[in-house]
Amino acid sequence: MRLEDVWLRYRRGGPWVLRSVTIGIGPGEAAVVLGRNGAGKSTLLQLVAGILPPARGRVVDRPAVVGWVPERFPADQPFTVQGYLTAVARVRGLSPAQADRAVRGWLDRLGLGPFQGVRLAQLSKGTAQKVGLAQALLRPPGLLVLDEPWEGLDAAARELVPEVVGEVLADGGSVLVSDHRGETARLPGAREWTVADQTVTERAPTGGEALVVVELAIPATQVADAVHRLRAEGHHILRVRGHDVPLPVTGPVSGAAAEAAS
Ligand SMILES: Nc1ncnc2c1ncn2[C@@H]1O[C@H](COP(=O)(O)OP(=O)(O)OP(=O)(O)O)[C@@H](O)[C@H]1O
Repeated sequence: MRLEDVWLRYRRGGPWVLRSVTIGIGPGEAAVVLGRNGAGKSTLLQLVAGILPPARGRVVDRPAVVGWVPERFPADQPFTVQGYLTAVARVRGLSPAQADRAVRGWLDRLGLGPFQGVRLAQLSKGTAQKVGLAQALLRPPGLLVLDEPWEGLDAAARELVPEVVGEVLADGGSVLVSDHRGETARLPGAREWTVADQTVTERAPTGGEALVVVELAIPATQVADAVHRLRAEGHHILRVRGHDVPLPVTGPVSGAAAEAAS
Protein backbone atom coordinates (compact mmCIF):
# COMPACT_ATOMS: atom_id res chain seq x y z
CA MET A 1 0.00 0.00 0.00
CA ARG A 2 1.10 3.60 -0.54
CA LEU A 3 0.39 7.07 0.79
CA GLU A 4 0.57 9.55 -2.08
CA ASP A 5 1.12 13.20 -1.18
CA VAL A 6 -1.01 12.81 1.95
CA TRP A 7 -1.80 15.77 4.21
CA LEU A 8 -3.69 15.56 7.48
CA ARG A 9 -4.93 17.94 10.15
CA TYR A 10 -7.50 17.37 12.85
CA ARG A 11 -9.65 20.39 12.05
CA ARG A 12 -10.13 22.79 9.22
CA GLY A 13 -7.76 25.71 9.64
CA GLY A 14 -5.81 23.84 12.34
CA PRO A 15 -2.11 23.00 12.15
CA TRP A 16 -1.00 20.31 9.72
CA VAL A 17 0.13 17.20 11.57
CA LEU A 18 1.35 15.53 8.37
CA ARG A 19 2.27 17.32 5.14
CA SER A 20 2.95 15.86 1.72
CA VAL A 21 3.74 12.36 2.92
CA THR A 22 4.60 9.88 0.15
CA ILE A 23 5.68 6.49 1.40
CA GLY A 24 4.75 2.84 0.90
CA ILE A 25 5.14 -0.67 2.22
CA GLY A 26 5.00 -3.93 0.27
CA PRO A 27 3.81 -7.48 0.98
CA GLY A 28 5.99 -9.26 3.52
CA GLU A 29 7.53 -5.99 4.73
CA ALA A 30 7.50 -4.43 8.19
CA ALA A 31 8.18 -0.81 9.12
CA VAL A 32 8.80 0.65 12.54
CA VAL A 33 7.47 4.18 13.09
CA LEU A 34 9.75 6.30 15.26
CA GLY A 35 9.61 9.93 16.40
CA ARG A 36 9.46 12.07 19.52
CA ASN A 37 6.28 12.41 21.59
CA GLY A 38 3.64 14.30 19.69
CA ALA A 39 5.48 14.02 16.36
CA GLY A 40 2.50 12.33 14.70
CA LYS A 41 3.20 8.59 14.94
CA SER A 42 -0.31 7.62 16.07
CA THR A 43 -1.80 9.96 13.49
CA LEU A 44 0.23 8.29 10.73
CA LEU A 45 -0.76 4.81 11.91
CA GLN A 46 -4.45 5.72 12.02
CA LEU A 47 -4.16 7.14 8.53
CA VAL A 48 -2.52 3.96 7.25
CA ALA A 49 -5.12 1.79 9.02
CA GLY A 50 -7.97 3.81 7.53
CA ILE A 51 -9.23 5.20 10.85
CA LEU A 52 -8.43 8.79 9.80
CA PRO A 53 -9.03 10.01 6.25
CA PRO A 54 -6.45 12.27 4.60
CA ALA A 55 -7.41 15.91 4.10
CA ARG A 56 -5.46 15.85 0.83
CA GLY A 57 -3.75 13.14 -1.20
CA ARG A 58 -4.69 9.48 -1.24
CA VAL A 59 -4.00 6.07 0.19
CA VAL A 60 -3.81 3.36 -2.47
CA ASP A 61 -3.72 -0.45 -2.45
CA ARG A 62 -4.68 -0.84 1.19
CA PRO A 63 -5.29 -4.59 1.76
CA ALA A 64 -8.91 -5.65 2.31
CA VAL A 65 -8.32 -6.99 5.83
CA VAL A 66 -6.62 -4.49 8.14
CA GLY A 67 -5.85 -5.35 11.76
CA TRP A 68 -5.64 -2.21 13.91
CA VAL A 69 -4.27 -2.36 17.46
CA PRO A 70 -4.71 1.02 19.16
CA GLU A 71 -2.29 2.21 21.83
CA ARG A 72 -5.09 1.97 24.37
CA PHE A 73 -7.81 -0.59 23.80
CA PRO A 74 -11.20 1.10 24.50
CA ALA A 75 -12.39 -1.21 27.26
CA ASP A 76 -15.40 0.88 28.33
CA GLN A 77 -17.81 -1.37 26.45
CA PRO A 78 -20.58 -3.52 27.96
CA PHE A 79 -19.34 -6.89 26.62
CA THR A 80 -17.57 -9.90 28.00
CA VAL A 81 -14.22 -10.76 26.42
CA GLN A 82 -15.69 -13.71 24.55
CA GLY A 83 -18.85 -11.86 23.55
CA TYR A 84 -16.85 -8.94 22.22
CA LEU A 85 -14.37 -11.03 20.23
CA THR A 86 -17.15 -13.19 18.78
CA ALA A 87 -19.10 -10.10 17.71
CA VAL A 88 -15.98 -8.60 16.09
CA ALA A 89 -15.27 -11.87 14.27
CA ARG A 90 -18.84 -11.96 12.91
CA VAL A 91 -18.65 -8.31 11.82
CA ARG A 92 -15.40 -9.17 10.01
CA GLY A 93 -17.29 -11.77 7.98
CA LEU A 94 -16.46 -15.05 9.73
CA SER A 95 -19.21 -17.71 9.94
CA PRO A 96 -20.37 -18.67 13.47
CA ALA A 97 -18.14 -21.79 13.39
CA GLN A 98 -15.12 -19.86 12.05
CA ALA A 99 -15.68 -17.09 14.61
CA ASP A 100 -15.87 -19.62 17.42
CA ARG A 101 -12.65 -21.31 16.27
CA ALA A 102 -10.77 -18.03 15.82
CA VAL A 103 -11.90 -16.68 19.20
CA ARG A 104 -10.98 -19.88 21.01
CA GLY A 105 -7.59 -19.96 19.29
CA TRP A 106 -6.69 -16.41 20.33
CA LEU A 107 -8.10 -16.77 23.84
CA ASP A 108 -5.78 -19.77 24.30
CA ARG A 109 -2.75 -18.24 22.65
CA LEU A 110 -2.93 -15.01 24.63
CA GLY A 111 -3.79 -16.71 27.92
CA LEU A 112 -7.19 -15.02 27.96
CA GLY A 113 -9.16 -18.22 28.67
CA PRO A 114 -9.74 -17.41 32.37
CA PHE A 115 -11.12 -13.98 31.39
CA GLN A 116 -13.52 -15.04 28.66
CA GLY A 117 -16.61 -14.36 30.80
CA VAL A 118 -15.24 -11.14 32.34
CA ARG A 119 -16.56 -7.78 31.18
CA LEU A 120 -14.11 -5.60 29.28
CA ALA A 121 -14.45 -2.75 31.77
CA GLN A 122 -13.24 -5.02 34.58
CA LEU A 123 -9.99 -6.04 32.89
CA SER A 124 -6.55 -4.81 33.90
CA LYS A 125 -4.82 -2.65 31.31
CA GLY A 126 -2.52 -5.46 30.19
CA THR A 127 -5.38 -7.93 29.77
CA ALA A 128 -7.42 -5.35 27.85
CA GLN A 129 -4.40 -4.81 25.58
CA LYS A 130 -4.38 -8.53 24.82
CA VAL A 131 -8.04 -8.30 23.79
CA GLY A 132 -6.99 -5.36 21.58
CA LEU A 133 -4.38 -7.59 19.96
CA ALA A 134 -6.75 -10.54 19.56
CA GLN A 135 -9.49 -8.51 17.86
CA ALA A 136 -7.01 -7.39 15.18
CA LEU A 137 -6.00 -10.95 14.35
CA LEU A 138 -9.33 -12.78 14.20
CA ARG A 139 -9.05 -12.68 10.41
CA PRO A 140 -5.47 -12.94 9.17
CA PRO A 141 -4.72 -9.32 8.22
CA GLY A 142 -3.13 -8.26 4.94
CA LEU A 143 -2.00 -5.18 6.87
CA LEU A 144 -1.40 -5.16 10.62
CA VAL A 145 -0.99 -1.76 12.28
CA LEU A 146 0.14 -1.73 15.91
CA ASP A 147 0.41 1.43 18.00
CA GLU A 148 2.90 0.82 20.83
CA PRO A 149 1.77 -2.81 21.15
CA TRP A 150 4.19 -3.62 23.97
CA GLU A 151 2.66 -1.04 26.34
CA GLY A 152 1.13 -2.73 29.35
CA LEU A 153 1.75 -6.30 28.18
CA ASP A 154 3.33 -8.89 30.44
CA ALA A 155 6.63 -10.49 29.39
CA ALA A 156 5.04 -13.58 27.82
CA ALA A 157 2.61 -11.51 25.77
CA ARG A 158 5.40 -9.12 24.70
CA GLU A 159 7.22 -12.10 23.26
CA LEU A 160 4.12 -12.93 21.23
CA VAL A 161 4.14 -9.62 19.36
CA PRO A 162 7.19 -10.38 17.18
CA GLU A 163 5.89 -13.93 16.69
CA VAL A 164 2.58 -12.61 15.37
CA VAL A 165 4.34 -10.02 13.23
CA GLY A 166 6.53 -12.76 11.74
CA GLU A 167 3.46 -14.84 10.91
CA VAL A 168 1.70 -11.94 9.17
CA LEU A 169 4.86 -11.23 7.14
CA ALA A 170 5.34 -14.91 6.28
CA ASP A 171 1.75 -14.93 4.94
CA GLY A 172 2.62 -12.00 2.66
CA GLY A 173 1.05 -9.29 4.82
CA SER A 174 2.55 -5.92 5.76
CA VAL A 175 3.11 -4.64 9.28
CA LEU A 176 3.51 -1.14 10.65
CA VAL A 177 4.38 -0.69 14.31
CA SER A 178 5.20 2.34 16.45
CA ASP A 179 7.68 2.08 19.24
CA HIS A 180 9.20 4.47 21.72
CA ARG A 181 10.83 1.88 23.98
CA GLY A 182 13.21 0.26 21.52
CA GLU A 183 11.24 -2.99 21.61
CA THR A 184 11.31 -3.13 17.81
CA ALA A 185 14.91 -4.25 18.03
CA ARG A 186 12.94 -7.53 18.17
CA LEU A 187 11.85 -6.99 14.55
CA PRO A 188 15.03 -7.53 12.56
CA GLY A 189 14.81 -6.45 8.94
CA ALA A 190 12.07 -3.87 9.54
CA ARG A 191 12.28 -0.56 7.70
CA GLU A 192 12.36 2.61 9.78
CA TRP A 193 9.92 5.43 9.22
CA THR A 194 10.75 8.55 11.21
CA VAL A 195 8.06 11.17 11.76
CA ALA A 196 9.43 14.71 12.29
CA ASP A 197 8.54 18.21 11.10
CA GLN A 198 5.17 17.00 9.79
CA THR A 199 6.72 14.58 7.36
CA VAL A 200 7.92 10.98 7.22
CA THR A 201 11.33 9.80 6.06
CA GLU A 202 12.37 6.25 5.48
CA ARG A 203 15.53 4.33 6.15
CA ALA A 204 15.99 0.92 4.54
CA PRO A 205 16.48 -1.99 6.96
CA THR A 206 20.01 -2.16 8.31
CA GLY A 207 20.06 -5.94 7.96
CA GLY A 208 19.59 -5.46 4.24
CA GLU A 209 18.14 -8.88 3.51
CA ALA A 210 14.55 -10.10 3.27
CA LEU A 211 13.45 -12.59 5.92
CA VAL A 212 12.97 -16.26 5.06
CA VAL A 213 10.94 -18.70 7.18
CA VAL A 214 12.65 -22.07 7.77
CA GLU A 215 10.65 -24.96 9.25
CA LEU A 216 12.62 -27.47 11.31
CA ALA A 217 11.60 -30.81 12.82
CA ILE A 218 13.54 -31.40 16.03
CA PRO A 219 13.35 -34.28 18.54
CA ALA A 220 11.45 -33.08 21.60
CA THR A 221 14.46 -33.57 23.84
CA GLN A 222 16.57 -31.20 21.71
CA VAL A 223 14.09 -28.35 21.27
CA ALA A 224 15.26 -26.36 24.29
CA ASP A 225 18.88 -26.41 23.13
CA ALA A 226 18.01 -25.64 19.53
CA VAL A 227 15.80 -22.67 20.43
CA HIS A 228 18.42 -21.36 22.81
CA ARG A 229 21.18 -21.69 20.20
CA LEU A 230 19.16 -20.11 17.38
CA ARG A 231 18.25 -17.16 19.59
CA ALA A 232 21.85 -16.73 20.70
CA GLU A 233 22.80 -16.49 17.02
CA GLY A 234 20.30 -13.68 16.57
CA HIS A 235 17.61 -15.69 14.77
CA HIS A 236 13.98 -15.06 15.48
CA ILE A 237 11.82 -17.97 16.74
CA LEU A 238 8.31 -17.57 15.38
CA ARG A 239 6.58 -20.55 16.92
CA VAL A 240 7.07 -23.97 18.53
CA ARG A 241 4.40 -26.49 17.53
CA GLY A 242 3.49 -29.97 18.67
CA HIS A 243 3.57 -29.49 22.41
CA ASP A 244 1.27 -27.85 24.94
CA VAL A 245 3.98 -25.88 26.71
CA PRO A 246 4.08 -22.30 25.36
CA LEU A 247 7.32 -20.75 24.17
CA PRO A 248 8.94 -19.06 27.17
CA VAL A 249 10.38 -15.57 27.03
CA THR A 250 13.91 -16.88 27.46
CA GLY A 251 15.44 -20.15 28.43
CA PRO A 252 14.52 -23.71 27.59
CA VAL A 253 11.50 -24.88 25.61
CA SER A 254 9.84 -28.29 25.43
CA GLY A 255 8.25 -29.33 22.16
CA ALA A 256 8.51 -31.49 19.10
CA ALA A 257 8.85 -29.07 16.22
CA ALA A 258 10.11 -25.55 15.89
CA GLU A 259 9.82 -22.96 13.21
CA ALA A 260 12.57 -20.43 13.00
CA ALA A 261 13.16 -17.46 10.79
CA SER A 262 16.63 -16.19 10.09
N1 LIG B 1 -7.80 13.92 18.20
C1 LIG B 1 -6.94 14.94 18.05
N2 LIG B 1 -7.40 16.20 17.89
C2 LIG B 1 -6.55 17.23 17.72
N3 LIG B 1 -5.20 17.12 17.72
C3 LIG B 1 -4.70 15.90 17.89
C4 LIG B 1 -5.53 14.75 18.07
N4 LIG B 1 -4.72 13.65 18.21
C5 LIG B 1 -3.47 14.10 18.12
N5 LIG B 1 -3.44 15.44 17.93
C6 LIG B 1 -2.25 16.28 17.76
O1 LIG B 1 -1.52 15.80 16.66
C7 LIG B 1 -0.12 15.83 16.92
C8 LIG B 1 0.46 14.43 16.74
O2 LIG B 1 -0.10 13.58 17.75
P1 LIG B 1 0.15 12.00 17.75
O3 LIG B 1 -0.65 11.44 18.87
O4 LIG B 1 -0.07 11.49 16.38
O5 LIG B 1 1.71 11.95 18.09
P2 LIG B 1 2.59 10.71 18.59
O6 LIG B 1 3.89 10.84 17.88
O7 LIG B 1 1.84 9.44 18.41
O8 LIG B 1 2.76 11.04 20.11
P3 LIG B 1 3.02 10.04 21.38
O9 LIG B 1 4.36 9.42 21.17
O10 LIG B 1 2.98 10.98 22.54
O11 LIG B 1 1.89 9.05 21.36
C9 LIG B 1 0.04 16.36 18.34
O12 LIG B 1 0.30 17.75 18.25
C10 LIG B 1 -1.31 16.12 18.96
O13 LIG B 1 -1.59 17.09 19.93
